[in-house]
Amino acid sequence: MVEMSLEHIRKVYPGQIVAAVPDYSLKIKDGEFTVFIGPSGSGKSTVLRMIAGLEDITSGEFKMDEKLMNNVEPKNRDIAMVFQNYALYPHMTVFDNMAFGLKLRKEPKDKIKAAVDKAADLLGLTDFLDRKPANLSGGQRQRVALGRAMVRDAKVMLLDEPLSNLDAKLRVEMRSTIAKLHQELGNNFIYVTHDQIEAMTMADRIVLIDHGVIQQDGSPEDLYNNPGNKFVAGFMGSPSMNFMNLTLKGDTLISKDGKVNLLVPKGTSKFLKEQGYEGKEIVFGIRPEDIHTEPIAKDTYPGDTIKVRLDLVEPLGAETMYYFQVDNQQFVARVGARELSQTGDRTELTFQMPNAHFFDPTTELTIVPEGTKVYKSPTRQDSDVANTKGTSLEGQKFSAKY
Ligand SMILES: Nc1ncnc2c1ncn2[C@@H]1O[C@H](COP(=O)(O)OP(=O)(O)OP(=O)(O)O)[C@@H](O)[C@H]1O
Repeated sequence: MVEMSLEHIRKVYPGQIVAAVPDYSLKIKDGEFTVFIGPSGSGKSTVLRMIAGLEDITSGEFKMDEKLMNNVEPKNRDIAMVFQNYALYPHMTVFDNMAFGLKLRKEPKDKIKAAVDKAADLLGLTDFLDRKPANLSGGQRQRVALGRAMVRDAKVMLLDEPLSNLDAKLRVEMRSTIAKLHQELGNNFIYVTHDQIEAMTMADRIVLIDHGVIQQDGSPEDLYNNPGNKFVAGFMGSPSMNFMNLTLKGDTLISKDGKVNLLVPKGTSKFLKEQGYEGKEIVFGIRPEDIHTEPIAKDTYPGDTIKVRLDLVEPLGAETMYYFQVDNQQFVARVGARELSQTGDRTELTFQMPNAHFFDPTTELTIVPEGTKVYKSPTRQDSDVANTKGTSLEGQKFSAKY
């Protein structure tokens, strides 16, 4: 069990000018299941590999229980790591693969056997201990890799996209195996993925990274329901949140061509006006599940309807996706499985306005009541350049004053 802290961690790869990770600070509590998520190239693996000791830290401090770890050898960090490609020894049996680290440490034979048997039991590998990796399925191989990390009994388990080589069904299975493993072991798990379903289902805490900068850090529900900026809102959720630019006039949001007129709930329009958005453009966001085919009773929700032509109707079994254009933006609605509309049909859809999100068009920050913690959404231009003196940490993550 260990508390971990990353303080102003910075990584510039040799020969590079732009920092892959400009300035990263994070505290990880004992026993937490933390997921690093972000688009490809956002720096997730770089941070993980610095924690593991597989990459040098250019500057900043990485501590475990207050002990500075920057220059501690990977093997002495009490950290186990599971990779995407399993990295098993092909000539060794499952037992020997799992036992390898303990044998290197010259642990007694009975202790090794007990540790491997326990891991095999937990991971459903007991019947496969004599097999070689080539004779296992992908899911079984990844279980062996997990078992090998587990027997080390390390304080921290790092997992770098461990499920990305598996098919969809196995991924679902392995998600619960990993969650169970975490519950059983109770140590810190840091899990890197670009799959937000993995993040939502397994994490105690999600750290969403873009361009090496933390965009938001919180519980899965928090990131989904209270995104701090447009990037987070668009990243979390599949299909993504729908966005369009509208102008606030009184209690309505109106598109440039006047075809979209959405009634904003009274409380919302009041606070948007208080923030100075009357007559100004706002980025309006609505999740696909907040667009309905049935009118919402106006006395229950002040919903609002728009007329659309369905460009595509995609029945997915348990639900149906409607794709359509609003104000030249592609929108998608997630509706019931048995909706009868077809591609090309004209229909009326209702936006559940109390669930809408609003963003400033310039800063892309969520427009929220004063005092709410929000995050800036930096672009590549904002991100740091290695030879620029001083870093611009202030402003990467701050409480906006509205
Ligand atoms: N060895 C390296 N040398 C130079 N640049 C690197 C090196 N490794 C990674 N980078 C760069 O650092 C940035 C972050 O990469 P990183 O692999 O950490 O991203 P990631 O979020 O894990 O991406 P992915 O999901 O695709 O694995 C990228 O711009 C990448 O090109």
